[in-house]
Amino acid sequence: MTTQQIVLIAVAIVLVAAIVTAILVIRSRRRSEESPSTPGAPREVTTEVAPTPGSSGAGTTAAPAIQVPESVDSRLVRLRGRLARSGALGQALLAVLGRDTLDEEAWEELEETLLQADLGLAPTTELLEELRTRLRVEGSRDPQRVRAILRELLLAQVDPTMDRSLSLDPRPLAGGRASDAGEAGEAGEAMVNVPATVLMVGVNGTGKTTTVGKLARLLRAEERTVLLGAADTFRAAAADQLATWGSRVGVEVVRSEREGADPASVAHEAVARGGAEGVDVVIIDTAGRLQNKAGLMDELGKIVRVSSRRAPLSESLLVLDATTGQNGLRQARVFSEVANLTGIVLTKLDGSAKGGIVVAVQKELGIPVKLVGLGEGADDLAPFDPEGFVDALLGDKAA
Ligand SMILES: Nc1nc2c(ncn2[C@@H]2O[C@H](COP(=O)(O)OP(=O)(O)OP(=O)(O)O)[C@@H](O)[C@H]2O)c(=O)[nH]1
Repeated sequence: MTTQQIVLIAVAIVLVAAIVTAILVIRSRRRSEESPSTPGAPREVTTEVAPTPGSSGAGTTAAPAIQVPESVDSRLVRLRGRLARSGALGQALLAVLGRDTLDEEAWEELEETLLQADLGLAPTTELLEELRTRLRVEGSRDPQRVRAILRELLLAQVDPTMDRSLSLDPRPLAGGRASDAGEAGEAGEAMVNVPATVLMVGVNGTGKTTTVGKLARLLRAEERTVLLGAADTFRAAAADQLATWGSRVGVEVVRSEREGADPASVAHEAVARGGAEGVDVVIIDTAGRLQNKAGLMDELGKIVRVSSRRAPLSESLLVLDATTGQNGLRQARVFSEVANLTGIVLTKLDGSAKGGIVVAVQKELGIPVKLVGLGEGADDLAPFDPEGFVDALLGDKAA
C-alpha cells in the first residue's frame, strides 16, 4: 500500500465518521424538539401576544363581545329621571303662581325664571302674555288647574306637531342607474338605492363622536345595519373612538390611515362602501369647528356636497351642548346655512337646568330637536319626546 492510498483511506474514514456524527446530532435535536414538555416544566416559548383585559384566551386578542343595545322604549323610561334637574324650572314657576296675589313683581319673577332656563326672550314674553290672559279668563287659581294651563302653554312652545322622526329609509339614486354612480351593475339595470346617510356637525366638544356611537347603537337596537365614516381626520383619536363604539355593536368604520386627510374623501368612501355593501344607514362624524372659521366651514360645505352627490342627505344633524345656552344659538345659525340642517341633537341635557334651550333653538332655526343626550353612558341617547320633557320641566312625579 502506497502512502497516498493510506492517506486516502484515512480521509475517507474521517469523512464517514463526520457524516455519522452529524446524522446522530440532527436526529437527537429533532427528537428533543418533538417531545412534549414535561407537565409542570417551564415552557421555552411563551405566547407572543399577552392577553388583553377582557379577552378570554391566553395568547390571542379576542374581539370585543358584541353588546345588545337597550331598546328605545326601555331607555325612554330610564332616561326621564335624568331630566329631574329641569324640574327646578316648573317648581319655581308654580311656587310664584301659587301666591295669593300675582302683582307685577311676581310676573317679573316668572319672566326671570324662564329667561334663566334659556327659553329666550320672545318665547318667554309670548308664554307669559298667554298665561295672564288664561288666568284672567278662567278666574281660577286652583293649583291643579294652574299647573294644567302651564303645561299646555309650555307644550305649545315646545311644539308637539313638529316631525321628529329620523328619515332613515334608503334613498333612490339621484337621476340615474347603478352604473351611473359607479355602483356594481351594468347600464340598463334597475335603479339602486343609496343607504340613508346621516351627517353629524357642530362645534368642538359638543358630543358629536359620542352621539354617532350612541346613534349606531340605537339603530342596531332596531336591527338596522350601519356603517360609520370617520371624517374627523384632524384627530386620529376620534376615529379610534368611533372604532371602539362600532366594535361593541358589530359596526365597521371607514377611516383614513393618514391624519389630516381630506375629510370629504372619507365621507365619499363611506357612502360608496355603504351602497356597495347594502347597509341601511351610513353615519358620518365630522371634526368640531368654530362657526367663525371660514376655511373650516368651507370644508364642511364640501363634505355636505360630496355626501349628497348620489342623493340628498337623509339627515344633517347639528349637535348642540345644552349647557352652552344662547351662545349655542349663534353657532346654530351659521351651521344651518352651510349644512342644510334637518334636526338638532341636544346633548348634556342630563343635570342641566337650562331645558328652555329646546324651545329657543327650535324657534331660531325652525327645525326640531330630534334626539337628546342624557348622559355619558352608551345607551344614554333617546328620541326627543315633547310631552315627557314638559312633564319633567314641571317636576311631574311620573316623569
Ligand atoms: N353628561 C353628558 N356628557 C356627554 C353627553 N354627550 C357627550 N358627552 C361628553 O362630552 C364629551 C365630548 O364628547 P365628544 O363626543 O368627544 O365630542 P365631539 O363633539 O366629538 O368633540 P370634537 O371632535 O373634539 O369636536 C365627552 O366626555 C362625552 O362623554 C351627554 O349627553 N351627557
